[in-house]
Amino acid sequence: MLEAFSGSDVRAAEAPFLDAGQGDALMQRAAHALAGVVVGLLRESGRGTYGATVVVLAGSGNNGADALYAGERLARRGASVTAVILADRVHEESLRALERAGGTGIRVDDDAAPEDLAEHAAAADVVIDGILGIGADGGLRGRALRFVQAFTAAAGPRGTRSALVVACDLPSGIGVDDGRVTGTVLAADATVTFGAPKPGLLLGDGAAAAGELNVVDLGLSFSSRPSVRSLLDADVAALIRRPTTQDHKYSRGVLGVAAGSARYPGAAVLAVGAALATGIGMVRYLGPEAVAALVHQRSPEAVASTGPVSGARSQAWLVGPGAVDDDEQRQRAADAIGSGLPVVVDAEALTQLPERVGSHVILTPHAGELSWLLAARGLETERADIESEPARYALLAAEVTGATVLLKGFATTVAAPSGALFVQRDASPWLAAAGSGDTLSGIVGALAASLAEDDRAADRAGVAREDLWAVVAAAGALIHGRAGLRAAARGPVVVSDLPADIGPVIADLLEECRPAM
Ligand SMILES: NC(=O)C1=CN([C@@H]2O[C@H](COP(=O)(O)OP(=O)(O)OC[C@H]3O[C@@H](n4cnc5c(N)ncnc54)[C@H](O)[C@@H]3O)[C@@H](O)[C@H]2O)[C@@H](O)CC1
Ligand SMILES: [K+]
Repeated sequence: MLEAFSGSDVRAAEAPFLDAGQGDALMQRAAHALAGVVVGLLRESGRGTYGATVVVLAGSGNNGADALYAGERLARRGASVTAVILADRVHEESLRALERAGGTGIRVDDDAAPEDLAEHAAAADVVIDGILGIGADGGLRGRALRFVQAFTAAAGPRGTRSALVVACDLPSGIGVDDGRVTGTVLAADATVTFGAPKPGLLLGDGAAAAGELNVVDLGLSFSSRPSVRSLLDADVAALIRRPTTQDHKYSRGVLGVAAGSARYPGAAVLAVGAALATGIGMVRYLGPEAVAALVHQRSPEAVASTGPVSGARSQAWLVGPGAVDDDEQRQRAADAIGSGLPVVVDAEALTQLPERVGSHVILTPHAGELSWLLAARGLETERADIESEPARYALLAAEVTGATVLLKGFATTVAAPSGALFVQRDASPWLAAAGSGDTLSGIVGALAASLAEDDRAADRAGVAREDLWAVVAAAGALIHGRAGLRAAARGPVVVSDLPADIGPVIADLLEECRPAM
């Protein structure tokens, strides 16, 4: 699991080392790791370190010092290293170390025109961004801002430029703790972050600017809970409940699905198909006969009925997808939410939510639905506000409803009422299509049903019991995103084909977790 800690948490964790006079040792470990990543990238790109041109951008703080010491190490390996000093002050010792190793430092005055130096950087093999780290107060400004703008103009945007940009600790210009980019940012191809990821590397535009994330363990220990977490493959693999020889169809998990209506029958087909592909014992479908007939065409194993929730024994429920203008589906949604079982509440069923529920109720709104949900509780928010600060509003919604909230988007944000926050960025943009959310809710519903009676699930996931449903939702987002990536490899994603990609994704995940022979 990637666990991000705020800038102040990192400083607190670092304090005992500084008090013990080990600040320089930490810095050298950071520089060593940063240089190692640069060497690896140069090797991968077929360029090699010896003779490579490297430009170190250095600000006034320790972030600049890390970058300069990394530059020293690269110079000792035969790289031609130029440091561009973008502040009045610089960590002099690290600059001298670079110069002793054969590198050159160039100080940029506040009124200098940076174009020539920016062009030199654009032509380099690697640019190391040591302008701002966790001490950043606001975005890039002054000469650093002008330099980054001139560099971007000369080099072109990421993906087209020839110089690889490696961010030291974090890309300069992102909000350390919220990932917000209000001005200019130096988007990186890779980020080498020290001690722990910072929240801004997992959230919003900051995550997009970070490129490939490398986390360097400095042996820090944290007393606080992480601000944001992202599940990795192994976390999802550990969570998935594998069938044993003692299992039967009821013990593997039964998901009740009240989805679809005369107007939107397809949502039921998609949700049921995705749930079955995720691997459970049974799906009980509740809804109009005509919709059930369609569900059966695609998923003959689903057990269908037109009855109420009380007559359909299940371990979890999924309610809402496509269930519009249908009083019986509305009643089933309300009953499922009141059943005490884990329940995924999507789309139309969000209107059936009582004032307060528990974390076992997993809401899956998009930004528009979340805006409505908050407004219904007296909290007026524009959809655009939610889109620009998804973590903040998902947490707010979890707090006021008591539910687990999965906010859909390119990055999926999951908030637990305890304040725990998960972000998953596993999706393909090709997944932005009608019906995609129905498949996501089917996956989350199936995971919930298979884990509902599993007392060890939270331990396996490494979270507190109260946060289990948030992990389940985040795991669903990872599986859904991966299935989308698989599907997109064949061309534009057709959502009704997505269930066929879910099985192989789960097979891959479980393979990864299998002990080595
Ligand atoms: N905390 C840790 O455990 C470790 C931290 N290390 C490094 O130290 C960094 C933090 O160092 P610092 O605290 O010196 O912070 P920074 O290196 O981020 O720089 C802070 C300084 O930059 C200036 N500044 C702040 N905002 C600015 C802005 N918007 N525009 C221009 N200048 C601005 C201020 O003068 C401030 O003193 C980390 O990011 C990391 O790279 C590493 O050396 C290893 C260990
Ligand atoms: K930086």
